[in-house]
Amino acid sequence: MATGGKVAIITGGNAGIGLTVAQRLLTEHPELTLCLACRSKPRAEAARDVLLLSHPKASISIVLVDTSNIKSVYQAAKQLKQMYNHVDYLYLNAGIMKVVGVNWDYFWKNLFSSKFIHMFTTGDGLLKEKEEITEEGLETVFATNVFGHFVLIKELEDILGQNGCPTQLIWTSSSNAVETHFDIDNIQHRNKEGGHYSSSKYSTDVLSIALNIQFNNKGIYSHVTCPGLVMTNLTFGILPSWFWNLILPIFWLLRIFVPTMNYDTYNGSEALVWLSKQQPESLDARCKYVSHCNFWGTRYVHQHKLKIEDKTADNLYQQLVQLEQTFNHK
Ligand SMILES: NC(=O)C1=CN([C@@H]2O[C@H](COP(=O)(O)OP(=O)(O)OC[C@H]3O[C@@H](n4cnc5c(N)ncnc54)[C@H](OP(=O)(O)O)[C@@H]3O)[C@@H](O)[C@H]2O)C=CC1
Ligand SMILES: CC(C)CCC[C@@H](C)[C@H]1CC[C@H]2C3=C(CC[C@]12C)[C@@]1(C)CCC(=O)C[C@@H]1CC3
Repeated sequence: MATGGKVAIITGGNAGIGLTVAQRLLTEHPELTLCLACRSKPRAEAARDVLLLSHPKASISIVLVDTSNIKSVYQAAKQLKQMYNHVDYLYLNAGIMKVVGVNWDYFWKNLFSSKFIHMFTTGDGLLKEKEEITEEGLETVFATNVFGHFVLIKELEDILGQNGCPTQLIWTSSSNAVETHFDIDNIQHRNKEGGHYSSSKYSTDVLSIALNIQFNNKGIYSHVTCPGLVMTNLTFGILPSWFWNLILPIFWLLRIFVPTMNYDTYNGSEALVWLSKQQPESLDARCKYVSHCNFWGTRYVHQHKLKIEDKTADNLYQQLVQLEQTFNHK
C-alpha cells in the first residue's frame, strides 16, 4: 500500500491525452505514484514501458478497468482501495465517440458564415454518430464517459480527501459539450439520431458541479477540462491520420481564430496538468479549464464560466445514484 507521496490515477492513461498527462505528471511531480487504469493489459503495459524509458525510477502500476462495464468498475475500485489509502489526482479521462461520418454538407454550408468559429471550436453539427447498448443495458458512450466514472468515484469515496489531503477529480470534458444535446429526462441520450458524445460531455460538466456541492466539505474537488481538438485515436476514428497530417498547416492558420486547435497531446494536456499544480480550494468550481495554444505556439489555460444551475446538477446526481442502485453489486 502506497502511504507517502502523491498518488495519481488516470483512466485511459495508456494512449492519447491520458498518456501525455501521465508523462507530464511524472516530470512535474517527481515523487509521484502513478496508476494507469486501463481496459487492455497489453496496451497498458506498453504505455508503462514508454513512461519508464523517460522516467526509469517511476512507480507505475496498472489496474484493469473497462469504464463501460459497471462490474469491471466495482472490481477495479476494490483493487485500488487495497493499493492506496489516499488519492491526490483522479483523472476521469477514458472516453469514446461512436462516429460514423462527417456531415460535409453542414461543413461547407457554414464555412464562410458567422457559425465558422463555433463550428471549429465545438464540432457541433459536424459529426454523425451511432448508438450502441452495452451488455449491461447502458448506452455505451454514456456508460464509458460518464457513468463508469461516477461509479468509480462513489466506490473510491473512502480513500478520497483523506487525512487533510485534498483529492482533485479532473475530468477530460470537451468543447463539444453543448447544452442543446443534453436532456435531463433522458440522461443516457437513448434513441437519438446523434449528439451522444456531446450529451455525455455536457453531463460531465453538470456532474462536476454536483460533485463539488456534495463533496467539497470532505476535501474532494472536481474540475472539468477541455483539451480542444487533439490528434489521437479518437480523431483518427473520424478521419484518417494522413488527412489530419495533410491539413496540419491549416491548424496553424485556424489558431488565429480558434485557439483550441491544439493538434498535439502536449498542447491539449496543458489544462489537465496545470490543474495538478493548483490549490483545488482556490479554483473556481464553475469554470471549464481549456487548453489553448496561440499562433506562435504559446500554451495557456483559459477559464470558461459554466452556466449550469444547481438544481440541474442535483437532479443529474440523484438520477446517477438511482441508476447505480440498480446494479446492486453488494
Ligand atoms: N482528441 C480530442 O480532440 C479530444 C478528446 N477529448 C477527450 O479526451 C479523452 C481522451 O481521449 P483521447 O486521448 O483523445 O483518445 P484516445 O482514443 O487516444 O484515448 C482514449 C483512452 O480512453 C480509453 N478507453 C476508451 N474506452 C474505454 C473503456 N471502456 N474503459 C477504459 N478505458 C477506455 C482508451 O483505451 P484503449 O487504448 O484501450 O482504447 C484510451 O486509453 C476522452 O475522454 C475524449 O473524449 C476531449 C476533447 C477533444
Ligand atoms: C479542414 C479540417 C479542419 C476539417 C475538419 C472538420 C471536422 C472533422 C472537425 C472540425 C472541428 C473538429 C472537432 C472535433 C472533431 C473533428 C471536427 C468536427 C471534436 C468534436 C472531437 C472531439 C471533441 O471532444 C471536441 C472536438 C471539437 C472540434
